[in-house]
Formats: sequence, C-alpha cells, structure tokens
Amino acid sequence: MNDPKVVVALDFNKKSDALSFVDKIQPSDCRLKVGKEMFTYFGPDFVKQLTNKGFDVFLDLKFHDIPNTVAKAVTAAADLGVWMVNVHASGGTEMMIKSKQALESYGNNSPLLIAVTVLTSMGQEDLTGLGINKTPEQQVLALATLTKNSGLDGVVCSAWEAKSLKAQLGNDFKLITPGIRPSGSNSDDQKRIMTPEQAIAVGVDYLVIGRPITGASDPLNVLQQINATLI
Ligand SMILES: O=c1ccn([C@@H]2O[C@H](COP(=O)(O)O)[C@@H](O)[C@H]2O)c(=O)[nH]1
Repeated sequence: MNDPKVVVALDFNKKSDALSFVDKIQPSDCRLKVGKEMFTYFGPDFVKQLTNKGFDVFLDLKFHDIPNTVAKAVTAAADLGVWMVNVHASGGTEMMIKSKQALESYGNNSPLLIAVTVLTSMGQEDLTGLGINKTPEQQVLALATLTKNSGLDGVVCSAWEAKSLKAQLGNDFKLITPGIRPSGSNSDDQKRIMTPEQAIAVGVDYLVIGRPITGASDPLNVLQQINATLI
C-alpha cells in the first residue's frame, strides 16, 4: 500500500498557484497540508477540491479553545473528509478527550487526531520567555504524554524529539514533523530542523515540508528528489 511520507504544506495566497503545483502531482507522490493561510482565504471548498482529487489532506488549523468548541471544530473537519486534523496539546486533557470522543461515530472514516506540542519555530529561549523552565525536548515529552493519555493518534513535534518519543510512547504513536530542511536549504523561521533522510532515520512517520518545495523554481523536481532519498 502506498504511504507517502511527505506532506507538502500548501502555504499560498493564490489558489491558482497551489493548483498549478497540485495538478502536476499524484496522491501517491505526497499528502497535502492546508493551513491557516489557505483555509482563511479559500475555506472548506478548497479542501474539498483537494480531497475530490484523491489527496489525503492534513487540515492544520491547530484548534485551541474550550473543549466544546474544539470538539465541534474537529467534527466539522471530519465532515470535510480530511485525513488528519490537529489541536494544541496545551488546550489540555479534557479538550483532547472530548475532541477524540467527537470523532468516534466516524469509525474507520475518522481523521487522525493529533496535537501540537512545541512549535518547530521555537527554541530554548522562546520557552524561557514563556516562563517554561524545561528544554524543548522535556516540554515536548510532557505534552506528547498528555496527548497519548488523552487517546489521540500522535503529535506534531520536531524530528529532534522523535527518538525519545518513539522509545517512551511506542511506535504506533504517530510523529508528524515540520521543520524539515533538505541540506543546503534556508531554515527560514524554523529553529528545530532536520533533513528528510535524517528525520526518517530517527523514526518520524510524516514529514511536513513547505517552502523548500513550494518556493522552488521546479517544486515537482524537489519533491521527487526528496522522495528518492526516502526509499
Ligand atoms: O510546529 C509546527 C507546526 C506547524 N508548522 C507548519 O508546517 C509548515 C512548515 O512549512 P515550511 O515552509 O516547511 O517551514 C507551515 O505550514 C507551518 O504552519 C510548523 O512549521 N511547525
């Protein structure tokens, strides 16, 4: 069964730019991520357009609100037919449990529900600035443990935490990592970065990659090169 590891972050402000890339690829090449920018501009219809083409869509809206509101939001995501949806683990156990329960009636059609731990754009200084006296690795482990105990399917973290999370939370607990940068590419605003090959080697399940692909002069070629290194 084909299980593409790369999830391309479609962070465009023009639908035509996103579709000109999407029209060159197949669902077997990669999964697609729709985040706050494209969802705010183009809404559920854009997500439907992608799922209708057969793509697995990760709806990356990082819900963070009271339990009732987030449970209803993930239900709306399930109604859209997305493959994966996320919440912030810092929303707490009750919010995560209620969200997971809200998806029970979808059975095998339920999207994977994962939680964001520490954003990959954040490093030690950012945590300290928030008054968190832990290393990123310790804080990720604390939030990932909360997420697993709430019954969710996995977490968004950086590849740097993958080894210890797999060892402590088990292989079935999915790790989805942004902050992936092919060697030689710009890190942009990402702080906890790793190359695609290294990330797969440390046990990451899915690699979220945006600008290194979408900002390239030949995005399809970059995607194909990355996929070739993961075989
Ligand atoms: O911790 C996180 C959570 C989400 N993201 C999102 O992933 C992509 C990364 O894009 P790049 O262009 O490859 O940096 C982007 O959509 C973020 O919103 C993240 O980077 N880190």
